[in-house]
Amino acid sequence: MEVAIKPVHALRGDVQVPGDKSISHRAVMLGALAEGETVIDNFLFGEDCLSTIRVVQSLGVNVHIEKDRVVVRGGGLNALREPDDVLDAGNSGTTMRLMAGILAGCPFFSVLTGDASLRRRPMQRVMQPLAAMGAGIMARSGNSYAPMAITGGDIRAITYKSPVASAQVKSAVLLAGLFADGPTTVIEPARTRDHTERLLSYFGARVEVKDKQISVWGRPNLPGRKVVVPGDISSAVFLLVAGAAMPGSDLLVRNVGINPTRAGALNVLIKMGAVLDIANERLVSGEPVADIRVLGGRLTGTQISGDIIPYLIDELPALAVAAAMAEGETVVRDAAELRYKETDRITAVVKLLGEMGADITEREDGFVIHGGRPLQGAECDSFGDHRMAMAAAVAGLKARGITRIKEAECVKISFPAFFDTLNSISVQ
Ligand SMILES: O=C(O)C1=C[C@@H](OP(=O)(O)O)[C@@H](O)[C@H](O)C1
Ligand SMILES: C=C(OP(=O)(O)O)C(=O)O
Repeated sequence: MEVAIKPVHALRGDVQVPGDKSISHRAVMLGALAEGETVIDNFLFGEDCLSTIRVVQSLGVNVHIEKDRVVVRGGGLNALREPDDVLDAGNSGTTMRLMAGILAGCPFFSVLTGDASLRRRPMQRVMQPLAAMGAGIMARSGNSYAPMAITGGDIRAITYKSPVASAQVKSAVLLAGLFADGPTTVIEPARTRDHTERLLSYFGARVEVKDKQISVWGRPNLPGRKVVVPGDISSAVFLLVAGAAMPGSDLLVRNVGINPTRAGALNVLIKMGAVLDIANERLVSGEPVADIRVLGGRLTGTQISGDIIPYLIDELPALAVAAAMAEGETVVRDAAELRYKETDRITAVVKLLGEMGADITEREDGFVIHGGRPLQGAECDSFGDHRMAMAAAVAGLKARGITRIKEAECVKISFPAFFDTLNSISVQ
């Protein structure tokens, strides 16, 4: 599907974004490992989280959708059963890597695969620690890429010093650790999103966090719980960038998760001069949530590098668009991980904004943008990547002429109503 974006003057309104993708995945997975009923409200009905539901169902867990909520009836850690077919994680790295951790703890054979994009993403990073814990785990192309075959069970607790700042790696090891005796510890090179730790505690597991060192104790009793998922900041950021860069905008995005390990983009936007008001802060199912109002204005360039990168990794395509609309230079460094997402997001961002007339240069671990050049509408490739499609749309709102986005249906991965939401707040 091709979508055409026309320039708009401003964005105004009062909206909500769908539930957080990272937390929706984890709520289903922990619900499956808990005993009894877990009810998940504000679940993200995006393709990635639906993949997680299907995988968990294939393992014999009762999961169903009741109106707008998901109900999981778990039978505890030992209740998962050998699937009679290959498990399909679709486009979702989180599904594949976190489920690999769970399957490493289960005494049966399973195979995880995914779409062409996911089959190009590195799996060694989870296979190595899971093998060290005792799982039999093999994959295509010298243990690099899915399909990945796992024979689990008999897992031992380890202390794992992760070479990569990845919440998916950390989570895979911690989830496998649930099946071991004693504490399993992950030491991260830089802190990453902590939803797994928070949700494990919320379900009643013993978790200890000391700076970059996270431990979980195995064989917990986890009773089913009610989980209310906050709105996804990674979806909200596209609206916030567009609002911040367009004078005259006044947009309220309600119920957004502002967990500090996810909210790096808010800090960066504020540093760029965005007028953001973060109000009504509260804790929902162990996660901080707020309503965010943005007023349109002028942005200036900034530096984005170092330990903040994992706190905004998925927001970098949106922030690149903000940088193209800002005055002055923006430098993004230490973000080579972007190359291992649904597509190589460094090359993709440089191509997208370059074709729209921005002054952008590719670097090994990021890019440099000299902002302020007028953007022109173009024929844009989404590369089948939901975040690239939404970045193109936001750039198109402030470009001259029409922006056409190819394969724009991929927004259904994380924000199925993205284009409708954008239409509802656009002031022509
Ligand atoms: O744990 C998670 O839910 C995620 C972790 C990040 O990936 P990495 O762990 O590969 O950095 C992020 O990019 C992805 O969208 C979701
Ligand atoms: C990288 C992403 O997700 P995943 O790794 O789960 O495919 C994303 O949503 O931007």
